[in-house]
Amino acid sequence: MSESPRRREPIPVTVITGFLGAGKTTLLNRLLEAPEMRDAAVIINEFGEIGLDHLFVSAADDGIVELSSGCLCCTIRGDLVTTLEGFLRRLDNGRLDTLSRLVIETTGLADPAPVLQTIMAHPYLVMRYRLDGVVTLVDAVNGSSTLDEHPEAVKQAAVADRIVLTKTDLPKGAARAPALVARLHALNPAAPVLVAADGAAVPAVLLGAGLWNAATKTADVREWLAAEAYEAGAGHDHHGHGHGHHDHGHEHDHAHPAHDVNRHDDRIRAFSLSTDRAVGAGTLEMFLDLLRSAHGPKLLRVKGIVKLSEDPDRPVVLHGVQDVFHPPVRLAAWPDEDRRTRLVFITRDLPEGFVRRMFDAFASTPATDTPDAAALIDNPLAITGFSGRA
Ligand SMILES: Nc1nc2c(ncn2[C@@H]2O[C@H](COP(=O)(O)OP(=O)(O)OP(=O)(O)O)[C@@H](O)[C@H]2O)c(=O)[nH]1
Repeated sequence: MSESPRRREPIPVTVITGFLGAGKTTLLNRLLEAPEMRDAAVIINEFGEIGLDHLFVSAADDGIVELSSGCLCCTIRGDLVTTLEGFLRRLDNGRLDTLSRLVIETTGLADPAPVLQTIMAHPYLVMRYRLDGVVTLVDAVNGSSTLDEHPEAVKQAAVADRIVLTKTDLPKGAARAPALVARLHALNPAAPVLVAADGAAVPAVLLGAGLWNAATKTADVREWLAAEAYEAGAGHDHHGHGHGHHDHGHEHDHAHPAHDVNRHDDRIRAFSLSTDRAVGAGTLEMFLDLLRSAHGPKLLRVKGIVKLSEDPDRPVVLHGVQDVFHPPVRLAAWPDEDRRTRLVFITRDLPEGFVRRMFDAFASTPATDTPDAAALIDNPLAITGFSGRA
């Protein structure tokens, strides 16, 4: 089935990540058998010693690309762009009939952010590909100690759209799973935790995590944003603001009695902000610019739907990974009756209160001790805690 070379739908991209040995290749092998993966391509940044040869065989002829040197996230990032462009070229010149989907498996140590940014920040790739979701695998046997020891693993779990828990079929995994699930939920309240051994990690759930529902061709904002999950939080909602995870200290010990304070986890915050008020497009841009330029690396993931005062009936969808934001997408209408601006943040080393104060100032929500938006713009250093470029 070949597509028309014009008016192609953007190709959904799923990024599979997870710590070393978490089960990425095993899952990928299973996924490749699914009908949803027909005409899909897989990019693996390195071939492990374990038998990937049959992957080669079971996938479409030239669907698998090995990026051979080092880590996809850093050393060969240029190659990822080249590979993604190469697929488009082959599609456009008819050497490749169809590319229904792309799955990128990162190495265990990789930070998924640069992979997401490669697509979001590229003026052409962002038109032809769309990020569908980040799937993070966590091994139930070693997951907890991996999270304790490796901040990258915490980050992988925090930015996931879906978390897959592997190795619960092993006795140790089964025993450790409940505490681990609680911890993952605290880190990332919006991502469903799917237990691989239960057969829950199926393509229908793993793929299709993005904003666009391919079947209905509409924006599935509610599910994508999952703002309610942040509002419900992980049981730490003391201020009624929707905290996924905040205060240091005692509460954590209940969930993770076997651990010391989970320092890496404590650096992560997941929270949502919302307002009924419309904001001006310029104000929104300034808010994001300010946040991004001063704190970009701390914004692990930002998603949102925003009511603009210029055109309140057509909301804008935002999606950012660190300092890189997808070009805002304007929806033709609000997807449902909830017409509030809603933003969800997953941050590292950036307190919720700071973002909230800044947001409130820009949204002109009355708040004590907060300069108004004009004052912030005139003098960004006026914001308490702001550590911008001098
Ligand atoms: N018992 C059990 N073993 C699993 C499961 N998932 C993966 N494994 C095993 O764990 C080992 C590592 O799995 P891989 O799929 O290679 O993990 P990976 O994340 O691709 O590993 P790296 O490429 O090294 O990062 C293999 O021996 C798998 O057979 C699971 O759910 N249960």
